[in-house]
Amino acid sequence: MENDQFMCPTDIITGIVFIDGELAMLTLTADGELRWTEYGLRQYLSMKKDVLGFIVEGKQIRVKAVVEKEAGGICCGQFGGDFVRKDFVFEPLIDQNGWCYKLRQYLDSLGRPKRLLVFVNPFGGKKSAREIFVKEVKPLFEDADVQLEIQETKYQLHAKEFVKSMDVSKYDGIVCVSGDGILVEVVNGLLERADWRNALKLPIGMVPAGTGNGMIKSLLDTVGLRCCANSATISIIRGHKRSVDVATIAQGNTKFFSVLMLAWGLIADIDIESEKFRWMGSARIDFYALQRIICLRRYNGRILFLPAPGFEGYGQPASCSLYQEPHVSDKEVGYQGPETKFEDLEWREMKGPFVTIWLHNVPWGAENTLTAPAAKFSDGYLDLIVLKNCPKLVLLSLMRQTSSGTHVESPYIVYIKVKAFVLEPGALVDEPDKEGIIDSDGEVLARGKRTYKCDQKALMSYDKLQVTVDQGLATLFSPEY
Ligand SMILES: Nc1ncnc2c1ncn2[C@@H]1O[C@H](COP(=O)(O)OP(=O)(O)OP(=O)(O)O)[C@@H](O)[C@H]1O
Repeated sequence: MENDQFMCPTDIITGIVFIDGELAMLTLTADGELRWTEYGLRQYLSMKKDVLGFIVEGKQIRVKAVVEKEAGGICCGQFGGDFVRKDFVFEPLIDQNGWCYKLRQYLDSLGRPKRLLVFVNPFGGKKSAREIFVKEVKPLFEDADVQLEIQETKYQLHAKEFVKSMDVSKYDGIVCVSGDGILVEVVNGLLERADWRNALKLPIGMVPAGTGNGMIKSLLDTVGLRCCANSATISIIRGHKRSVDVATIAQGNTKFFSVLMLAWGLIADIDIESEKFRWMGSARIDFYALQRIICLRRYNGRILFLPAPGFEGYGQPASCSLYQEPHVSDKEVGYQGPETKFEDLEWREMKGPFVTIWLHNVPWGAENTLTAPAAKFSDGYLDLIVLKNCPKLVLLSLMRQTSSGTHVESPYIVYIKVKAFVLEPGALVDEPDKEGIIDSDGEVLARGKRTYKCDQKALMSYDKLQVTVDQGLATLFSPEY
């Protein structure tokens, strides 16, 4: 090769090229850097971090890249983000094919996804998922030469139905341009498949386009990125993954698989009942929270938990029997929950009245709510937050503190990690014929007597339910951490 005299033995390819009409030496190094000198300045692009893909335009090669914005830049609402697209164009004097081959070979070696199933929920959040997809997400995937199969969700549970029967071998991953609701449908759909073990290896990526974007906020915030479509899509393209715990919420044989949270009491009431004020936009949550705090409800009931190491001193000793583990046989279709042998362990209990109970898998419950600052994606534990009673003014300030996560430092709050959890929900202290709502991952799991929309059927009844965790069961596309 005629450029051998310039090549370091470890370089992948090097050659003289035109850049902006000027001759320059360009090198793809073994550690994945495209290096050149332009106007006397050394320049480089990292194949792993910056380069999405490339295309051939006549004699030129256009490298599609993104570069990180200066820290402290402005993020313009849902558009904008941590990265800006930047093309780098060069024209090899010879051996264009050699350059294409080596660039392709390097990109292929990174194990990035090439075929993705994309759910777009036009209904979630501010109903802008379609626009976010077209303006922000699709162009980046095109730059990275990722093949997309796009499915707009047409009705509730559409995404769940789709993944239950799809051919998993057709995709390298699933992307949800939505809120957390579609993610939860996808996880539940995959777990209900007979081949769930294999199906669950498919990484799931999130692009924030809903009201609650807690999972993608948790993933991006952990590495200091903003929660926006741009950063989320680039994380998916780069193809890094991380596992996440999956909680099985069971009531008899009825199961729901949760990746985010379970709430009962004040938080569930605010989440679900504030729907009455949807016309107010996002202000509905603050408005209804104020209303609920002024007329504070306290619930009777009991919780039992198996504390994580270091949290054994909370609550009182108790004995607990979990639902019988289903006998795993060939006839069982789908995942049946973790195999647990918890009965003989040292359960603890707390008795009501309670203001609220929150059980969290990841730190952020929504983009502005750092519910469980110590939560880890795949530690095999859930973070339990218990509020039994507190003066209303303090409660108001605690609600405000959820945006920074400092509420968990309050003496009124018990914040611990648990391995398993049982909820025995009761009626309101002041109205014994009125019960509450249990909410998981934004969906109503159970509605008690005389609750909002109590005539609508829910998956479970307002009765004892148990929660167990399977460590790192699902896989998510994630920024590198
Ligand atoms: N075309 C549709 N019409 C009505 N509901 C839909 C449609 N597609 C999906 N859904 C439902 O929309 C719900 C919300 O989905 P998504 O995850 O996008 O947003 P979210 O942030 O969880 O909730 P929100 O609706 O408050 O924005 C899910 O329960 C899903 O089943």
